[in-house]
Amino acid sequence: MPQDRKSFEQLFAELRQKAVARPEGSGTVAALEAGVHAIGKKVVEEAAEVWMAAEYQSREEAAEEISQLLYHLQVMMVALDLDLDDVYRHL
Ligand SMILES: N=c1c2ncn([C@@H]3O[C@H](COP(=O)(O)OP(=O)(O)OP(=O)(O)O)[C@@H](O)[C@H]3O)c2ncn1[C@@H]1O[C@H](COP(=O)(O)O)[C@@H](O)[C@H]1O
Repeated sequence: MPQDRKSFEQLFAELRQKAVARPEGSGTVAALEAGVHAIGKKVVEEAAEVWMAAEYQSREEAAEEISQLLYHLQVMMVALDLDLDDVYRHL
């Protein structure tokens, strides 16, 4: 669970750095090693948790689930070697 407050851009920069440095004990490195299929399953799982939290839980719980979905989407971007601009230009 994240302890420090950070922006979407800051988190993405951190994840890209982890993908290069490959530090021991990083969940991101483990996810990258597990591959796109496993990352995709986490994206779908977290998306479902966002939906359930939005319908049945508190706003705060929904916000936490959304943060986790954003994290897993960023891991997928790193796995695919996409940068933020590749995504932003479709917004
Ligand atoms: N923001 C996140 C973040 N959000 C979600 N998660 C992961 O997503 C999982 C979602 O939690 P759930 O409780 O829904 O899932 P779970 O089923 O209990 O957990 P798992 O069985 O999947 O481990 C968490 O266990 C984390 O592994 C995150 N993992 C890392 N970060 C940040 O990413 C950065 C790099 O982290 P490391 O690569 O681990 O160093 C750091 O700044 C972290 O704070």
